[in-house]
Amino acid sequence: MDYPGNLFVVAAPSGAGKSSLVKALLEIDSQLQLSVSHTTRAPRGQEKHGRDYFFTSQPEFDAMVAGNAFVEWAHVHGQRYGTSKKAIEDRIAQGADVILEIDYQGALQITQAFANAVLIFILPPSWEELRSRLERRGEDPTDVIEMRLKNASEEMAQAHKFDFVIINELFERAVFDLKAIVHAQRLRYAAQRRTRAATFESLNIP
Ligand SMILES: Nc1nc2c(ncn2[C@@H]2O[C@H](COP(=O)(O)OP(=O)(O)O)[C@@H](O)[C@H]2O)c(=O)[nH]1
Ligand SMILES: Nc1ncnc2c1ncn2[C@@H]1O[C@H](COP(=O)(O)OP(=O)(O)O)[C@@H](O)[C@H]1O
Repeated sequence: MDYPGNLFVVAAPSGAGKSSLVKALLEIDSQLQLSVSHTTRAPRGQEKHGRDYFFTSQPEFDAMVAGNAFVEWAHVHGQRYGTSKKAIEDRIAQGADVILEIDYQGALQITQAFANAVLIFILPPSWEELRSRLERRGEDPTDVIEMRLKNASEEMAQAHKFDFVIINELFERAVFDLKAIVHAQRLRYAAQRRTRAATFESLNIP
């Protein structure tokens, strides 16, 4: 299915900075809309239902899986997370650009459903910095931080499957890189659609 809007998928190990980067991008790009995921994990301190996540009970999540409500879902760090069809389809069908902040398993599932999706992987500058960002964020207990760091190597080993990799060392530089990717994709997609429309017209295809 070919939609007029673009789909951007951002994945990263926990603590690499993807939420902060996506938030900064959304503040400067009014064409971009965030897809709010469903999760079975508990909310953190400042998180709000419907803004950061739809916090969902296990039975509610099961019912959504059974009802085929998710474009993709995955087990991540011992919880389940999923992107509902509602979170993206209507919006890209209407021409909005949507950004997803999901794990690599979900990102790879998204490309099955949306071949034009642009996949971006965020890396931390070092292991030490990843650990210290998770500790400084201060949202997760030590055992959860250890599990997230343990899972990070498996996650980072998937980075080569993505269209772009950004190293989030200097924050402003990483925001700039992200902005450049979004801009380039918009230009590329607009050109593709014009070329296709011209081809259809010349062949008299309605
Ligand atoms: N597959 C999938 N992963 C998701 C979704 N939403 C969030 N995630 C990922 O789940 C992981 C944990 O997210 P979270 O608990 O918010 O921790 P954080 O990444 O440290 O902020 C991250 O890799 C997220 O990108 C989703 O809808 N689908
Ligand atoms: N470039 C950066 N330099 C220093 N700290 C950063 C940078 N990017 C993000 N952070 C901080 O690192 C922590 C983790 O960032 P966050 O966006 O929550 O990561 P993620 O969503 O990938 O788990 C936060 O405290 C955030 O303020």
